[in-house]
Amino acid sequence: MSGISISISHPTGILRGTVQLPASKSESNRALIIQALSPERITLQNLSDANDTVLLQRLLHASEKEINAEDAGTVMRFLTAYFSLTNQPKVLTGTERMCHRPIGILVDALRELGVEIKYLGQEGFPPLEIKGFEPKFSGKSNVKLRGDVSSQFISALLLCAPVLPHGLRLELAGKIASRPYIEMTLALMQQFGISSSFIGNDIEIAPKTYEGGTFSVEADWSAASYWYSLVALAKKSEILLTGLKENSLQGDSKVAELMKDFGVKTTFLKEGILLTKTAETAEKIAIDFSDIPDLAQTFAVLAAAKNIALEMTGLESLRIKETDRIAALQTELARFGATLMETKPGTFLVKNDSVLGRKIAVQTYHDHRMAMAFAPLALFQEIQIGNPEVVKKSYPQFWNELRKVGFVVEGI
Ligand SMILES: O=C(O)C1=C[C@@H](OP(=O)(O)O)[C@@H](O)[C@H](O)C1
Ligand SMILES: C=C(OP(=O)(O)O)C(=O)O
Repeated sequence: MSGISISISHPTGILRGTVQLPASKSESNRALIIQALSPERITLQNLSDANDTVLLQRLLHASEKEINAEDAGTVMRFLTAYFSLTNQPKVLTGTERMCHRPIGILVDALRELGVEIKYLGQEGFPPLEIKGFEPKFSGKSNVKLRGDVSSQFISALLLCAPVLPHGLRLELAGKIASRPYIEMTLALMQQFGISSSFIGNDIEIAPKTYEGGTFSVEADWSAASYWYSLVALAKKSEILLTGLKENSLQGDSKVAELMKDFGVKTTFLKEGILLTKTAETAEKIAIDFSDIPDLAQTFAVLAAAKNIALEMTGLESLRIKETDRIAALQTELARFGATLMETKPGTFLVKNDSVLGRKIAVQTYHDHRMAMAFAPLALFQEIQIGNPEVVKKSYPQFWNELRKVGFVVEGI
């Protein structure tokens, strides 16, 4: 394995304790854009310490022309729309991987609105140069764009829509991927006085300034998923995750319901949620991940470890995330004797044939979720994880929180 790696093990396999989650990076990054667009005072409480959020906060106010969004998808997409529609000439770039993550659908929509923007490398991908903005529409701006590639293009446009002279109407073509993230965007805009309508495939926003106010960011449900997996795989376990609410803006809160079949019970308390291991697990489960793509790795690894035949659909966007997550899962699950096989176009089956026993080294491919999804396997045996610092993208304290519940984490 190249780069540094850590070794993780757990002497007893019994987990008990209280765990601190990071705040939601998705909520934080939307709130930061709204704050930057509002003429009134907005106070944000419990912003995430994730690199994706720290980075956005810095870049929003950077005076330099060149903006480096690193590996953060929301930062790249939200800032492209923000700098464009507030008429700030900038060059936007990112990591090598970011320059292979598509952005053409957003750029086309911005051009239709009147933004002059050009590709500095390959057509359809960062780096980009924003030259200026002269609104094209004399009435309500109307843009049609594909909804099946990334919801981040849509959220990016929506967040800036109230500052357009006549508002915005988006017509989404095709299937809508990651829909709860669009709903989260609209719900957060509503908190600051912006109403919208989302009927069928059409979203409309009237022009209006964002109102001031205070917003407190909830803990991150995607990060919570790794704790569900840990609870499901431990010999005995009871874990309190603080800062999560039953009525969440985050679509990944669906994990609470989905994990029942994997043997985890969720009890909602005032301070958060209590996870307890139960004996009730299903043998065969089918999950459509179109609404919850960030949970796919958690469930793939968990199903393999629990020997549950999991049928996974709705994985299209996984190929354009921090890495090609389908390829990465296939390679790394194979080290544990498990497979992720495409049984018919778009349907993948996780199966486990042997598993566990040997000391195994997992590679992470610059993807925080690869590191965190495989970490629970350390409950069975010592495992090594390559480039453990990847977790800083969304959950910088992940390894320390594992230590708090008895994991031995060496090398970092
Ligand atoms: O808007 C957001 O905060 C996000 C949207 C999703 O991306 P896609 O819409 O590209 O699936 C998700 O995977 C990502 O982690 C965060
Ligand atoms: C896909 C992710 O993030 P982004 O697209 O914002 O880089 C993620 O956090 O899993």
